[in-house]
Amino acid sequence: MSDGPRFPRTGTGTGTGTEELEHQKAAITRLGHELRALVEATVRTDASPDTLHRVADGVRTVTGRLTGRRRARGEIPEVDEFPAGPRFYSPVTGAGSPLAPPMRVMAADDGLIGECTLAGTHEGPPGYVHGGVSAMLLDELMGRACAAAGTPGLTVSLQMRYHRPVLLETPLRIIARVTGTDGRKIFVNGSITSRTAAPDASLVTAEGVFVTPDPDSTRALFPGLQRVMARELRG
Ligand SMILES: CCCCCCCCCCCCCCCC(=O)SCCNC(=O)CCNC(=O)[C@H](O)C(C)(C)COP(=O)(O)OP(=O)(O)OC[C@H]1O[C@@H](n2cnc3c(N)ncnc32)[C@H](O)[C@@H]1OP(=O)(O)O
Repeated sequence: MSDGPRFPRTGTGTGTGTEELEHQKAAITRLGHELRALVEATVRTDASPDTLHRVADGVRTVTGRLTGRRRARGEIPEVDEFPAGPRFYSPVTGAGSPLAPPMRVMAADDGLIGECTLAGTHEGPPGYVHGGVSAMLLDELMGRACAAAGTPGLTVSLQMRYHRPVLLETPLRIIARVTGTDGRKIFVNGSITSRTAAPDASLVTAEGVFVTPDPDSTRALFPGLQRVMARELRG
């Protein structure tokens, strides 16, 4: 195993009351769901220019209702469990993100499994998933697999192989597994398969190297982490 630093699971503390936090999570999840429906409807609609203008006016009004206090860059939301657990605004897994499929993440015997179904929002070639989106799913799950193994790290190399196009509107399974470590380096494999058609045939595979930043770099890169740790200790 790595001789690099190891990190505890975070985010279970209660700077805000637990019940309040649960209400917040439910509201974030609900808004994320509605926004994803809006984005999907937007990229699939053939509505008239008049309708599109009216909708744009409505969206602008609604956006105005969310522009109060903003989180600062790097500030970790209280609802998050960083680095190993759910992050509500992740563009891959975030229940609150309009960009996220969102991918559900589950523990497996030797790594993590992700599941999601992609649609028009994530289209590349007509009818198929954008290659960059496949890379994003794998990068996220492979990064989460590092953290789940107790060795969180940042991607320094991600080698993608696209064997077959990934169909939209098809349930997908994403797998990530740590295969070894060397000092602060973590080696990870990943794949995407269809859960319904030929589930044993990999559509996309990836090999990644992740690196755990040393403690000084970690402090410099993630100042918000200190506050999360302090929150944990208080909780
Ligand atoms: C609590 C802590 C937080 C940690 C984090 C948690 C994040 C949990 C989020 C989860 C969700 C996931 C999300 C998806 C994952 C992203 O998307 S991460 C974002 C994309 N990646 C980045 O932005 C990383 C940018 N790179 C960097 O900042 C720096 O390279 C790093 C990662 C801080 C490492 O810098 P460094 O400590 O100076 O590393 P350095 O000494 O140069 O290299 C260390 C070792 O790695 C090797 N190496 C470096 N680059 C490469 C390469 N490209 N190929 C092969 N080997 C390489 C070096 O050769 C060296 O090996 P040894 O000589 O030790 O054998």
